[in-house]
Amino acid sequence: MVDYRREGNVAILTVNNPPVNAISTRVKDGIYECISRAKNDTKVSVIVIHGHGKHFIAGADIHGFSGQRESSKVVATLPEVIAFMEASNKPIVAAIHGTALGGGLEIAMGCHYRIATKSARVGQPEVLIGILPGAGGTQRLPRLCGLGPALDLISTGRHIKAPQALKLGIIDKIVSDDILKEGIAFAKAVIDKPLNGRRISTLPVKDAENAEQLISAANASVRKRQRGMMAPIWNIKAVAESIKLPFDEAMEKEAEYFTVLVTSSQARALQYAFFSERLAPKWEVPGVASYNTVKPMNIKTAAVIGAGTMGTGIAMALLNARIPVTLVEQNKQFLEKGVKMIQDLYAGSVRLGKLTADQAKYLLSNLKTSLSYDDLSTVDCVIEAVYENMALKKEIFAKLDNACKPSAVLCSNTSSLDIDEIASATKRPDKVIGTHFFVPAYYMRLLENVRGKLTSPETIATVQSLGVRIGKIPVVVGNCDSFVGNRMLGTYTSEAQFLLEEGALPHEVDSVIKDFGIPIGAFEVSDLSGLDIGWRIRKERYEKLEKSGKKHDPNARFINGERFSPLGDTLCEKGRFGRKTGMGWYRYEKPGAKEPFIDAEITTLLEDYSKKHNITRRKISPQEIFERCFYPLINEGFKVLEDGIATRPEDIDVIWINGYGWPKYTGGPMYYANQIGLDKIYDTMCYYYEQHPTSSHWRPSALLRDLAKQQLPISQWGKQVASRL
Ligand SMILES: CCCCCCCC/C=C\C=C\CC(=O)SCCNC(=O)CCNC(=O)[C@H](O)C(C)(C)COP(=O)(O)OP(=O)(O)OC[C@H]1O[C@@H](n2cnc3c(N)ncnc32)[C@H](O)[C@@H]1OP(=O)(O)O
Repeated sequence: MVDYRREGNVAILTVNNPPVNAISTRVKDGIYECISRAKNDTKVSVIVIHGHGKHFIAGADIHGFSGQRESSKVVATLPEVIAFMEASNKPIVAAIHGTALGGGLEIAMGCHYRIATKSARVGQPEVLIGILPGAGGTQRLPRLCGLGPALDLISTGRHIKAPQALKLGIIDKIVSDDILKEGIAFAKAVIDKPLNGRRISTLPVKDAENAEQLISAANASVRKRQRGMMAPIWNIKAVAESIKLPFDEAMEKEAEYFTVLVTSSQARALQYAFFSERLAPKWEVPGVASYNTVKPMNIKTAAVIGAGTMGTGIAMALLNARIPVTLVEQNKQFLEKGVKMIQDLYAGSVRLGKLTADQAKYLLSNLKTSLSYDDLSTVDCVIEAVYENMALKKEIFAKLDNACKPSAVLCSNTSSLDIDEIASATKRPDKVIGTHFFVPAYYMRLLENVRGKLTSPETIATVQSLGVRIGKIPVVVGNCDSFVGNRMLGTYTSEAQFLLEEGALPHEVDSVIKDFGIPIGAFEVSDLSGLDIGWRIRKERYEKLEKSGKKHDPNARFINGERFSPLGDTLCEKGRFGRKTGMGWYRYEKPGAKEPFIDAEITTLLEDYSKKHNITRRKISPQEIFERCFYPLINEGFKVLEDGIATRPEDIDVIWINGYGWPKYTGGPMYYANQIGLDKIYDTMCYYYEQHPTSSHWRPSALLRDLAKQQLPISQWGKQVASRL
């Protein structure tokens, strides 16, 4: 795990624990033993520590925080090992490449010097997995780079690149990519330099005089940006101790706060989410194929059909990954509007310093435009992103099938439509797949890849690998109405509207949702995306119903015996489309304004509605609102597993965290359900089903019932699901 060798008077410690040199107990023990050996070796004058492979050290092994910890051969804890390194009379140089994160940066700060390659990144991302830097990071970083930057890095968990780390004083020098050679050369040059000023724990905290202001600004930022998370607060509290207490006493506080966090349910949930996100690309369709049995096709060029918000966002996601894109529209005006949208967004990135003008120019140089499918004969992959209309999508896919080479993969960015029906318009259904992006597509990390009945494993592998390449978290799901995310969402939005019928007001429902940690309420989000979108889809459904001989009554509260709320349609008929018209479930100062106000007109509309339908309005408790919004959603997650639409609970959680703003610190709806207790969820579902028998989303899932009895850990649910399919 840690190799020791000597080159002349330089001891070289190589940490070797693939894939990221995480600090396991054996790595920690290995570092301690090698440092002891170097200290005792009279031929050694200086020590270099570096990492084998792609990273220096990416932090403590996250498995160790909740799982079984290996027993240690040496008694010293990581903070003690680092103190031992810092106390060494022989200089120690950290030679950093790849990343030095978490415990990795803490080890580097226990060294007397830090050098790094230009592309190296450093950071204290512990907060993102619900803990804090427990090996002196909260105390050494403010001494090294100042209180303000340390508070920022530790409370947000963001990584910074070597040039910024150099500016902040976290590293001493940027060197060439031959990191070991550079480390040895640097070490030789510092052999005789005094170490006194190099032991970070002995230095004063920089910016201490501004502590009060910096700490209150950090807390204010956490309240705004990381609402509901306990780790950022404790991280700030730990850093603040560096101002109040001598180093050793502050270290005791750090250990105390670390224990609070590491045993918290938020930390466990965030660590579960960390591994779930890394599991998602490793798709598996039980009995069919999996990521390690199939090779993806290499996508060198792509096309996007439709230059609206979605299409341009997808084009940018591809361009950002250096994939040349042909953007296709039906007329010049739409095409020009789309290109302008892309140009403006890149110009914005340049203004914000996220891109240089040259980078933006290069990305745009990979964008071609066309009004004809004839220009798509050589592309490897096409992503259709026109509005949700089956007839239109089928027409496009038939044309693409004729225009594109036989090996090209044809993707539809549908959020709800039947992939098999879309594929039926082609002679290559094996190459057709759904790629459901989320708005804005260049930013949102989720990519829901929907396999049809005939989609080939190679096509699944290709879009999964493309997803990773463009920086997304790709999740494979099966084909059903609205797939995983929107199918579960449907239960939540329906129930939110039923609550309005029975006595709640939009802001009351939204505040329960936001208190739980979802950043935006159900009605706020409906106003933001526009009520007319759902209305258009529903009108298509009503037309279909009418064609099948069933008359649709606009006031009907039931469709095919299933409870339904016409409230959304009523609002649309009044021109209340949401923010864009200045009124929806809320009122806005003017069309396009962002701040929602409670609207007395809506309150009256709801009261009249309830009266008309003989519903006695009542005060609905926050607990009931919570259960009625979230329990059917969770139950639908179990039904999705039961139907084989998702194969693992982790995938559902990744979808909800990354596509719908579910608070990561609860792990996602499936993990959260397990925390609440599946038996409790099941019993509550049964209770409400009795009260609302005309809402099938209250029918408890059989899988939920069985898992509630079995009490299996969540990691075993996937296997249980596979065995039932
Ligand atoms: C009495 C009281 C005493 C108190 C004692 C306190 C003692 C505590 C002391 C110290 C505590 C330190 C806390 C930490 O250090 S926590 C860890 C901090 N580090 C991180 O959070 C980094 C997480 N990793 C990443 O950000 C990325 O993985 C990155 C390193 C940037 C690489 O990214 P990428 O190239 O995209 O690769 P993947 O993310 O897919 O990762 C590749 C595989 O590596 C696994 N991995 C990554 N990091 C870790 C880790 N820290 N621990 C375990 N495993 C890790 C990841 O799961 C992938 O695995 P697989 O291929 O199987 O999917």
